[in-house]
Amino acid sequence: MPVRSDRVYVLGRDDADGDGDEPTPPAGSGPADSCPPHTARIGSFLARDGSAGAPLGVDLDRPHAGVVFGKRGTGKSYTLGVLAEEIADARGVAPIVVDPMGVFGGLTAAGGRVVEPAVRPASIPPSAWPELLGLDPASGPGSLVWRVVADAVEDGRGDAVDDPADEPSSPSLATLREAVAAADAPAATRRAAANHLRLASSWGVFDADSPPVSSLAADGNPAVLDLAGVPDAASAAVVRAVARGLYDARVAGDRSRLPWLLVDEAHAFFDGVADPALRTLLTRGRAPGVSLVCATQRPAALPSVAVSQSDLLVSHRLTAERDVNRLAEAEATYLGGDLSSRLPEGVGEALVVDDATETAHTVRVRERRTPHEGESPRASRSFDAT
Ligand SMILES: Nc1ncnc2c1ncn2[C@@H]1O[C@H](COP(=O)(O)OP(=O)(O)OP(=O)(O)O)[C@@H](O)[C@H]1O
Repeated sequence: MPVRSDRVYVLGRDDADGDGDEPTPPAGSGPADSCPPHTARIGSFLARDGSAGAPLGVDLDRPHAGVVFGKRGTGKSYTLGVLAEEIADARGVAPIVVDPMGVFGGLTAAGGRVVEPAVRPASIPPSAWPELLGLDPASGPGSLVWRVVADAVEDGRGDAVDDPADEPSSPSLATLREAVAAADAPAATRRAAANHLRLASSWGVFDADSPPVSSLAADGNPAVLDLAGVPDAASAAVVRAVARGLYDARVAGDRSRLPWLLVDEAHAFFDGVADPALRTLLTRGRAPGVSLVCATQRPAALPSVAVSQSDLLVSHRLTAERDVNRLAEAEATYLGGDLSSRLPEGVGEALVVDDATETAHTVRVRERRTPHEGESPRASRSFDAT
């Protein structure tokens, strides 16, 4: 078969080398002279001698689900940042980055915006509020919170603003606390419910007047949701609201650009209130055009569905057997053999699995164009290092 080292090989596209023929396996090296439209050019294939081979792209024309795996320091966040840069440059798509460690601020150099996470209380369904507040839904305070949120959201339904892209109005946490105080329930139950709602106010992520989720990155420039220092439960609430909000906005036709939700440290969000919304994107997100890419250093902590639904798999080095086993769940026969020995050693190097063409290749992710802020601190570079 001829070697087409001049072509960008596109992951996630049936016609992977974009020439209208059967896909050609990448090999060898050589300059790239063509990049099909709607392609994220994320790196190049790694030749056996360690040199850069044919350029590698990821399809941005259609929605996808993907995972980026790798143990600490192997380049996951960096790879997610490269993908965000490429999505920012492409037409018709928009990257929204969930940034739990505060390392994606450099995307402002690509026109991005670091967004203070703020979501409307009504974006969390009433049934999820007890769990969000750490209350048993069957307990007095848990069921009171559930009922109060349900009533307040129902009351606000009629207030939907004229703008069709807007979301229905939301009660504030103060309104919810007032409703709890006025509820027909024992004083101890009301007190416990109010205390939990007060705690949620202290997280600082709930704002009844926050802009609708559908407006995030609506212009195509990256939106970075900076969750560094935000409590886990609050971060989960933000991810749920954003994931579900993007899905609903596309279903309702309120967003023209196809959103790509890029979630770093994704394992943390499959264990709480964000889980159902992320699963919705994995299983049903592609129909309305929402892509989800989950990056994690702990693949074993992701549900199986994250791998089984992903048509783009990028794995940097993994060593723990349970993590390699999760990757093996891709059930790709072409992955066979000793998977851990196929994972490349070098930082920024990865094995990519392409479901569309049923192939797996070793690649090197390109360098970032914007600053990456995930550098580990080095004693030798500190001010007092003398
Ligand atoms: N493709 C690449 N090209 C050049 N340097 C890279 C590449 N990928 C990663 N690096 C370097 O490796 C460092 C670690 O990468 P990164 O922060 O993405 O690690 P990580 O796998 O996300 O680790 P952690 O789990 O600790 O966040 C980066 O700061 C960067 O210096």
